[in-house]
Amino acid sequence: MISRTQIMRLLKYKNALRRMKSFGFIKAYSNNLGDAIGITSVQVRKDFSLFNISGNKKGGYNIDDLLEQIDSILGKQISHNIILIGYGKIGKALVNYRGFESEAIKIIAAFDHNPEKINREAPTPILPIEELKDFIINNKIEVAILTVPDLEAQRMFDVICNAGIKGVLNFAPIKLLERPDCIINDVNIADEIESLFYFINDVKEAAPHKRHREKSEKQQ
Ligand SMILES: NC(=O)c1ccc[n+]([C@@H]2O[C@H](COP(=O)([O-])OP(=O)(O)OC[C@H]3O[C@@H](n4cnc5c(N)ncnc54)[C@H](O)[C@@H]3O)[C@@H](O)[C@H]2O)c1
Repeated sequence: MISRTQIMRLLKYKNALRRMKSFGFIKAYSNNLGDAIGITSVQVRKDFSLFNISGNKKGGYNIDDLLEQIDSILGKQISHNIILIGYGKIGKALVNYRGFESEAIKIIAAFDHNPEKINREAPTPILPIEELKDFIINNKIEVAILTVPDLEAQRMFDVICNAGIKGVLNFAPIKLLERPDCIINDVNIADEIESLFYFINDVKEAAPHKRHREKSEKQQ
């Protein structure tokens, strides 16, 4: 059974490989891939073997080949249609973001309870919330982004899960009550920023020791 952590690592490899490619690299090695995402080369090779990712360990892996193999594992050859609930500031930014398309992710409709926001003619139609349940069922939608205010989030979460949604990317700053039929991924930009400050301080504190260690290693 593949764990969520392993899948998350595949996504990290993919991002690192894309960065390497954009710098003009053609091949990647398990050690530089490991360095890029902060794990050991042994772990990289273990993951690749777990996912049956082939390549020449010694001569390096061809980046295009690796990306193709990772994409096929992540099922990216099929397009993922998703929906968004709450067409406010964040919702609008996500709906209008074109970058998802290269990931074969498509927000095919957004829903809002404010009649003034409804626009059936928009490239991504903004539909009334009353149509949400039938839309999920008729289009067999499995993943939704929730960008409603916190007070509405739990109610809307239950509505969409009852209609068949299996995974939710939740932007609302509340802990949704978990249920066995749906995976929740919380996005919290403030937490991410906090953690950056934490790690920056960690690096600052570690730096003098590191410098000291490097100096004594040179002297040996
Ligand atoms: N995760 C983060 O880091 C982060 C950052 C900023 C905001 N947020 C959260 O994201 C959410 C959206 O923020 P925003 O700034 O876009 O808010 P917003 O007020 O601009 O938009 C909310 C939208 O949801 C709609 N809405 C409200 N109740 C609804 C319902 N029951 N069904 C359908 N639509 C409904 C409103 O009409 C509005 O269009 C909030 O919960 C906010 O706290 C999260």
